[in-house]
Amino acid sequence: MDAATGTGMEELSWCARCVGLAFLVFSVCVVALGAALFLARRWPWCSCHVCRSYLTGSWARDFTNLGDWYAHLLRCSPTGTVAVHVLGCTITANPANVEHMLHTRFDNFPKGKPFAAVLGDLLGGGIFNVAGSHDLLSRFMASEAHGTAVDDKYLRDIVVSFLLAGRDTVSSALTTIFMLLSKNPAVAAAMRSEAAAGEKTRTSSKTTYEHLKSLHYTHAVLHENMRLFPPVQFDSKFCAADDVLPDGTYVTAGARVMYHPYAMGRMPRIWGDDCEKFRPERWLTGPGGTFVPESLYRYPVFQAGLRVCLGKELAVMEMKAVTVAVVKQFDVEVVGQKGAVPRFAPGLTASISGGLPVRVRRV
Ligand code: HEM
Repeated sequence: MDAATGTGMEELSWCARCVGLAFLVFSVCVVALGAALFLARRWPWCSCHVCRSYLTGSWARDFTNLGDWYAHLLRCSPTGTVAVHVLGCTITANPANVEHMLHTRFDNFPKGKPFAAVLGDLLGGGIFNVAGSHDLLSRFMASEAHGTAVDDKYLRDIVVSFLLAGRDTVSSALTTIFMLLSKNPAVAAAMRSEAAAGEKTRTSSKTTYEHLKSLHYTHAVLHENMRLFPPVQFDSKFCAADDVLPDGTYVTAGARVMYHPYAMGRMPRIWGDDCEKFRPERWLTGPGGTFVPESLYRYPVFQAGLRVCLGKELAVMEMKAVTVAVVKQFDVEVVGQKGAVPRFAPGLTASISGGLPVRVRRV
């Protein structure tokens, strides 16, 4: 073998080795991809029925929205708490757990970074997406105390936050209330009588704050509506350090814990066996049939504890004024989207999918 031929052979075997190696790497990648796809189809990290149902979407065969499915799971759970492992999320409808998160161990359940990351562009440093002492109200109070000016971004955050806090929530509740009144004309008639009875004793025809406050039945109707259709269906917090909830559920640091007002309004163990029924009288258990509020940990429609909704009373008064004004003069009948049953749709604030077409008739 001469020197020239020897070099050629060496070059050939080097090339062959490179091609062989490339083929090997390619084959390993194909096998790895195949294995990953195979494993992905089998979800080996969690094969529990909840995770499977969530990932395959099979829950949608029996339920029209995710909230109804969660409500079903929570009703079946002895503790009123379930885990969706693939989401790293614990969902609870247990009032003791809600009190633990929103009051007893409030500092251990902040809003958390994941929520702020998702909604940061929309809400900025507004009320819904920040925790602890950096929230909008704390900053506002600090700026007042120190006499410091507020900038444009800060004002934008206030406007967006209040629009979201006070507009979409109230309009969501007003939509569902007319949906329920349409199905329950006797309730609308009782509201009408209550408003008329109050008017007889008044000298002015103007609706006053005192008059609205005296409408216990209407107050009950509004609360019963939000029990079944809470404008904020669920609320998430992120656990800061490992914790054990009062029902014994262990939550690790970083885990998402969600309390679910929509499901809580549908728990027989909280509201009794007729929990699915729209029955305003359940709130009228005070002397002479007056309204009695429920603990906010059992009815966290406005959240509860240290960060309870600041617009709660205003929202109820606003809704009362609108509902009474409409009901006194009109019958509102839901006609639906081409005759279809209205579908309650989850979201940051709930709505009726596609809107709620109605026919309005003067009474
Ligand atoms: C039916 C109507 C309403 C419902 C169901 C509702 C519900 C809620 C909920 C669930 C929260 C807690 C959000 C969270 O931290 O995750 C909240 C907070 C808040 N809401 Fe409302 N809300 C309503 C109306 C209003 C109105 C009309 C206003 C004022 C115009 C308002 C002002 C606020 C404010 C300022 C907070 C933040 C409180 C804090 O973080 O300290 N809300 N609301």
